[in-house]
Amino acid sequence: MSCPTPIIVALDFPSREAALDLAARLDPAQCRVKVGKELFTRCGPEIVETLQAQGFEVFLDLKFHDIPNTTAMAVKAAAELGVWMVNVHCSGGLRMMRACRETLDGIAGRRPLLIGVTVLTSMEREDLAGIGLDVEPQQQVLRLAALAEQAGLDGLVCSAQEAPALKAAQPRLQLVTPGIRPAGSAQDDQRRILTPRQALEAGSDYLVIGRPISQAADPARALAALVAELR
Ligand SMILES: O=C(O)c1cc(=O)[nH]c(=O)n1[C@@H]1O[C@H](COP(=O)(O)O)[C@@H](O)[C@H]1O
Repeated sequence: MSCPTPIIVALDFPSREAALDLAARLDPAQCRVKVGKELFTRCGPEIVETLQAQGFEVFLDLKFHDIPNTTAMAVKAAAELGVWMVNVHCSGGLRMMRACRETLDGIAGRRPLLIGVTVLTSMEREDLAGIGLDVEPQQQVLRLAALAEQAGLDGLVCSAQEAPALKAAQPRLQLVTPGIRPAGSAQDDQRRILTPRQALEAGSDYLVIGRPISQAADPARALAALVAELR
């Protein structure tokens, strides 16, 4: 069964127990889950298999960024693990993204959605200047989006702040937006943020939400409140 809500809960935890404890409070009919670098590096593919056996669709967020062959083989491994979504950095370039797409096309059965990370939501203009990019984040996001479209990716990770411009420029691409903060919650290390409702209205297809749910006193309640707010 495919989850009908746009919410993807980030399971950013240092242990299997902590991740599964939160997952046990969540309902696969209300959200998907994201396994990222911390949890995967500690637990390996088994945590993905366990979550999938519990009925969750899993976004494997390892943000692959390497030469084309290495990245394509990593994406293939993710597909064989049965994940619903996998991502690579668009800044790995057109040939890298194309190699990933072509490799997935050669896989029998359901393939994961292939998503390109544009400019991290923790970055603002001065962070881009620090890595030699003298542009506004949105300009860089639009550049990378055009490459992702050319490579045949399914969508992008970006800030919901860029969603209106992206929906206009690249209407085929699905938008996966972290940096979501319900009104009144802590910004943490995020910089380019919107509330859940603003994000959907801006054109986000999926909302990645971590700490506002995982650090809530009652995560199940926080998720239910979000689902109700978005209805
Ligand atoms: O690819 C991602 O998921 C991602 C990309 C990005 O630009 N910004 C971003 O925050 N993320 C991830 O989204 C999640 C956001 O978590 P919270 O800030 O706790 O809601 C984290 O797991 C990040 O790794």
